[in-house]
Amino acid sequence: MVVRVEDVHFGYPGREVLRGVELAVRDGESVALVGLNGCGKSTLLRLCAGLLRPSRGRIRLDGDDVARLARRDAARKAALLHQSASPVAGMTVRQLVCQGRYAARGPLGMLRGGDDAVTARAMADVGVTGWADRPVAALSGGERQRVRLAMALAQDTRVLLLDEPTTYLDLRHQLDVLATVDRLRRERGLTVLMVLHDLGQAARFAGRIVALKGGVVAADGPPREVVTPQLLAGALGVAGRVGTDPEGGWPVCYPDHPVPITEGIAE
Ligand SMILES: Nc1ncnc2c1ncn2[C@@H]1O[C@H](COP(=O)(O)OP(=O)(O)OP(=O)(O)O)[C@@H](O)[C@H]1O
Repeated sequence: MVVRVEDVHFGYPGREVLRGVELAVRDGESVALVGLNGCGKSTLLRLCAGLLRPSRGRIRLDGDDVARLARRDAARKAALLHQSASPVAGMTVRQLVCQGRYAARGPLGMLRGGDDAVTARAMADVGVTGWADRPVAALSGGERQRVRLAMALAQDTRVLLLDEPTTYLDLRHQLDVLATVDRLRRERGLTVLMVLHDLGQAARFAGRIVALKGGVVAADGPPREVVTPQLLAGALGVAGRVGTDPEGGWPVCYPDHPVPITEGIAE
């Protein structure tokens, strides 16, 4: 297992969020994390990246307890694409993507010989090479999102933790980014844990879907088994139908209307 989440509990002051999450992501796997706003998906990714520490339980990255790793060592194992990031005044695209090399730098923070090549490859991976000298502040929201993905890829880690990687992207670029991540996973043996709100895209691009609800994992399995009207209603609060893509074979969702959230997925 590359990522192993063992009985993880976590809360912010006055707000318990995770209450015993169990999750194991195998080497080379792609897992989509789904659930309602505020159910703790981003919190779980931040815990996996070592930016937060569980109040109980443990998260292992490659066998190491991430809470015991120095920030830089954790960043060498897993790259996190945050949901939002503060604007970076005055930086060009190349300079921002190069920030992804931070963890790989030497003790004095000096860039090494291969850093330029890794940065260039990451920009090429998401098709932003042509913007290398543009100021990040002058990019649109969707353009900036792709640059931030390049920055995460520039960390050159085996594990990618992607928090809503398709935010701000038009449909064409949503598909492009998800297909690119999947291609890189296969070609480079990456392990991907990503938060997605579109269950249809999760069903198509992830090998496994994990639904969080009430602070625990409420469903976990291959899309064809997990994506059901019961999951839509129970974990996402939406009544709808589920069909099958006639060519791809993956589940397709037809959400209809919001419904009150029930206690158990199967209810
Ligand atoms: N820094 C913080 N301080 C206090 N509460 C927080 C903080 N960050 C998140 N929360 C709360 O913790 C809960 C879980 O937040 P989290 O961002 O993990 O949810 P999420 O499932 O990723 O939601 P979304 O789908 O809206 O992105 C939410 O109720 C949120 O308001």
